[in-house]
Amino acid sequence: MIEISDLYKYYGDRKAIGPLSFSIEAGEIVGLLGLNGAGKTTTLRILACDLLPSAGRVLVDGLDVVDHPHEVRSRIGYLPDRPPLYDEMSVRAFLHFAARLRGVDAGAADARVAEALAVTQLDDVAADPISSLSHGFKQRVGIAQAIVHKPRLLVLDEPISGLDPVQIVEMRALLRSLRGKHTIVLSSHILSEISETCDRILVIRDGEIGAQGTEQELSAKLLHGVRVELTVRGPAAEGAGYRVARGEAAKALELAREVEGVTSVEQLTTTEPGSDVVSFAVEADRDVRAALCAELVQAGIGILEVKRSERELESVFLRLATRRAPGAKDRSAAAGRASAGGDARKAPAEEQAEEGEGET
Ligand SMILES: Nc1ncnc2c1ncn2[C@@H]1O[C@H](COP(=O)(O)OP(=O)(O)OP(=O)(O)O)[C@@H](O)[C@H]1O
Repeated sequence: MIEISDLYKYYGDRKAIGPLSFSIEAGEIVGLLGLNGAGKTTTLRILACDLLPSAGRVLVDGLDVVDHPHEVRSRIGYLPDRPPLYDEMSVRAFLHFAARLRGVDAGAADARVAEALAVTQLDDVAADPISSLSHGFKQRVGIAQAIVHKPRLLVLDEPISGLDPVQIVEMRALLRSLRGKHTIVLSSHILSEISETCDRILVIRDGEIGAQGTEQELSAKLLHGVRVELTVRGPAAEGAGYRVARGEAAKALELAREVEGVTSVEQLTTTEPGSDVVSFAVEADRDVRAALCAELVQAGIGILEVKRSERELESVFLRLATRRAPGAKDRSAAAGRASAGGDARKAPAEEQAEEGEGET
């Protein structure tokens, strides 16, 4: 669906991305993960034909974004990092406008708008002016305008950014509901957010792909193992109520130590009230969650929570996003200019004009 090879983008003298190469299969949900300034927005803007590349090739459905921008745009729904919403318009009128702009026939527009409103659960605010909506609802309008023409590919720049915890959960559910209908590329700078929604993560660092894979693959590669935190409750005793005797907590830890692949077990201080609840962290050379749970359940120990450690996720991301690969190429402007071709020599003013050219 997407083929990017040796892509470079320069802003004046400054290299923003390159050399960048990756491909995405139809139906995949792929996350671009990187720190601020890593090059996510630039990559997505080029994919969405909102910005021209300086060098390299980007194919969407076999079509080159430079040679066939109109055909590519008709296949893409794009949520920019700051969606251009018209505040004074109602949600419905704006979506109608967006549908017509993307080539939907007048006769089909109403049905498409109704569908987009339903998918994004905006029916209740369809008649409201966009200016009256919360940030979370505005993001949903941003998604609705991106899907209104039923594009095969969705390009979403930080769809979760700035949302509160409830809105994050709702946005994740919305993104998951789009699975199967579109191929999706989205960006984020938070690993735990992106790993919830995406099949595959591309880590972008200084405009290049630093690593790629699932969250598990990335953490296994970088941390040489996994860290899991478990909270358990001991087996019910006869009579009124139950308590896990000290011996039961020790038993849970002992059982965990015996699971194949486990390298260490450490008891944590639990925030749950009651002496029958015990939390512990397990380190292992592989993903032992299923085996661990089976062992504990068999011993009558109730599992209250199992999670990959947040610390682990943060640590994976920091390593991925900030570590330079050994022998990485010189990324100085001069070295980049030499390899990126003619466009890289453009002055910033020309670059600015070029950017405008791509805007829809
Ligand atoms: N219009 C521009 N003119 C000049 N430099 C730019 C422009 N847009 C981006 N850059 C630079 O290009 C690099 C990549 O920026 P980009 O916005 O693509 O990164 P990002 O990963 O999306 O970051 P963020 O998460 O902060 O949006 C950064 O160094 C940025 O300063």
